[in-house]
Amino acid sequence: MITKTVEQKINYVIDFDSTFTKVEGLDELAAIALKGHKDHDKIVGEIKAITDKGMAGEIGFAESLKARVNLLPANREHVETLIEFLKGKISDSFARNEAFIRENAANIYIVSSGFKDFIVPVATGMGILAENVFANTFTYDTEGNITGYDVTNLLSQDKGKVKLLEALKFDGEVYAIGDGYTDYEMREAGLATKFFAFTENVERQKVTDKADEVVASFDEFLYINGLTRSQSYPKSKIKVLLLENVHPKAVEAFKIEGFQVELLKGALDEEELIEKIKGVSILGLRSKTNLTKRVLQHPNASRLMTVGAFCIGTNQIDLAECEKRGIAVFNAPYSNTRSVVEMAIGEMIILTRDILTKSNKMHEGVWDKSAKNSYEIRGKKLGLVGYGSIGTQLSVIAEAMGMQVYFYDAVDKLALGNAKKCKTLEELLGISDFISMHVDGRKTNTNIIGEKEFEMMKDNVIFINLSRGHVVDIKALVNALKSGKVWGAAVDVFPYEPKTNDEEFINELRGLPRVILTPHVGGSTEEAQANIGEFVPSKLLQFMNNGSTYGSVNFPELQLPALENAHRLLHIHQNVPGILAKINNIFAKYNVNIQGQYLKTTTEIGYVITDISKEYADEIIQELKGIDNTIKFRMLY
Ligand SMILES: NC(=O)C1=CN([C@@H]2O[C@H](COP(=O)(O)OP(=O)(O)OC[C@H]3O[C@@H](n4cnc5c(N)ncnc54)[C@H](O)[C@@H]3O)[C@@H](O)[C@H]2O)C=CC1
Ligand SMILES: O=C(O)C(=O)COP(=O)(O)O
Repeated sequence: MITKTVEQKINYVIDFDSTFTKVEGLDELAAIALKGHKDHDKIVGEIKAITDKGMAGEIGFAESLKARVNLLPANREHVETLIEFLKGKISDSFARNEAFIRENAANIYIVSSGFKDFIVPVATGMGILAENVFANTFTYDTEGNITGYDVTNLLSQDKGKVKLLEALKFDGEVYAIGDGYTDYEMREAGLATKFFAFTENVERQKVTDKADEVVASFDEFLYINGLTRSQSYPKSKIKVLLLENVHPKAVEAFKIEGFQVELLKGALDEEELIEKIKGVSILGLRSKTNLTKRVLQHPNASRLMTVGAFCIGTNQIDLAECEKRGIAVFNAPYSNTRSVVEMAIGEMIILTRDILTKSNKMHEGVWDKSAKNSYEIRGKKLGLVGYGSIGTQLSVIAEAMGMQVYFYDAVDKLALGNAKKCKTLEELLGISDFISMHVDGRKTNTNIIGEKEFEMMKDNVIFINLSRGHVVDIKALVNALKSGKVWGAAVDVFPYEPKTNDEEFINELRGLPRVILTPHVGGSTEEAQANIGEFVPSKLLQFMNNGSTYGSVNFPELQLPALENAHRLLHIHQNVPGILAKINNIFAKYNVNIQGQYLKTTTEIGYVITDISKEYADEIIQELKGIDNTIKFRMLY
């Protein structure tokens, strides 16, 4: 139903370099021809600089072309290599819309100041007709070396594209799409009806300033013009904001799909987040950015559809408010479990062998060989507060190292191996030589370990907190360390943590002996971060592309089949009686053929997905959106 019936013929005039393909063909040819050449970098740099000047309109095209080809020691073999290279460099959004190109091939033209020698094989591979490619051609000597180009070709001249279009005399409208000033010149001369500045690969202000529309992808061009396309809504218009330096794999995953991605190194405070969340549909954060009710209620957050916690803990996110607003939240529940466990084991050994003290002394030149204050972990009692993913994995590994494991969990958990369940926290605290915190960060866990709890512990206990900072009363820990109740401690998480690596860490634990302080790095290993960088985007993309909510921490979970030959309508509503009936009444009223329907609810919201045949009346969408208690509605195909 999105397909526009084109009353007047539209001719699509598409630029090749940095538009149809991601790169500049001539620059790449230079790089290929100069591979291994002693002046490689210098010549490539010179050619690139000339290309940029030309594209920005700073020097005339003819001058730029002549200078570049003169610098080029290329031959036919290099051109063949270039063709293969360029076939892999088709701009993602053109590659996604090959079907549109093939269906409309009669009206699609490549008009380029590049060379047919490499453009024709690449463009025809995507369905463009060879006779619709307008570009220059190289001249070669008998040995196949490029000697120059056809100087009579209009496209080798200044304003070449304008001259060519004048000569072609297109019938109907002409939509020009390109990244360069010469593409705009066709519009300036009145030969193109509209100029679309294409910014998927490069963005030049001098060009975008002149454009009728700026399009970040070919999908966006097709969307604006109501044409058949691969994405129901162009992803280049959807903003992804990734915070706290999530792994580059995550950035890549969103970029490949064509989203507009912004990555920030640090966390944001509430005010900063309110500012940055404007227009954002997908938000990625880690443990330090609080997504509060205030942020979510702000009009700037109105486009937010889904949130990824690139970590395990989700206490920093107001999950209930997200749910109420139809925002699905995902996390990576297991990807850094092992990293935390390994760190806890390492820290227990470091502390019980008093390695910190010994190492510090050695750095001061003191050789103090002695077994005093140095113990094995074997046979000692490890008390785990929280017996979830991390607690249980630590339980198994600690036991394998000969420890006796005790645990206390707020809910009834089955013991693994020979671990022993404690009925109360007090029981666990009184029995353990080592206490390691592995509860989640829910608010009610604030200060669950304070003065009273430290008092209940054995003397000389070793205390570890790798869970959340607010779980332990820091003052009480400091006192317990100073009094000798706690022999040593390892703390990775703090009630307040610096937002970026540039901020000073201020905490009363600083400077105390036998205290390992780490900057919340329990889950920060290369392995864990890479896993998270793949896992969380895969969840967010499944939700965006298909509607699946499997693994969501706040949403009705639905694992949906792939969409086949149908349109998928996703309706999120407050869970009040009768919504499904209202949805289906609308389908019945318009005689819509339902291909599949899925419903799941929580006490708060309902999520109905309906796959329908592609032919239906536009009014249906408005009516579905208009149902009382609708929170969010979207459509996929
Ligand atoms: N330092 C770091 O870099 C990392 C820290 N973490 C933190 O570790 C926490 C635990 O992770 P997982 O084991 O994967 O979570 P989980 O949800 O599998 O386990 C948490 C367990 O704690 C229990 N619990 C909650 N409150 C309790 C209380 N007051 N008393 C006793 N038990 C209680 C729960 O019932 C649950 O069994 C995360 O929520 C996160 O805050 C997680 C990964 C890395
Ligand atoms: O996974 C968690 O919950 C963590 O605490 C790790 O947080 P981070 O991603 O290092 O900010």
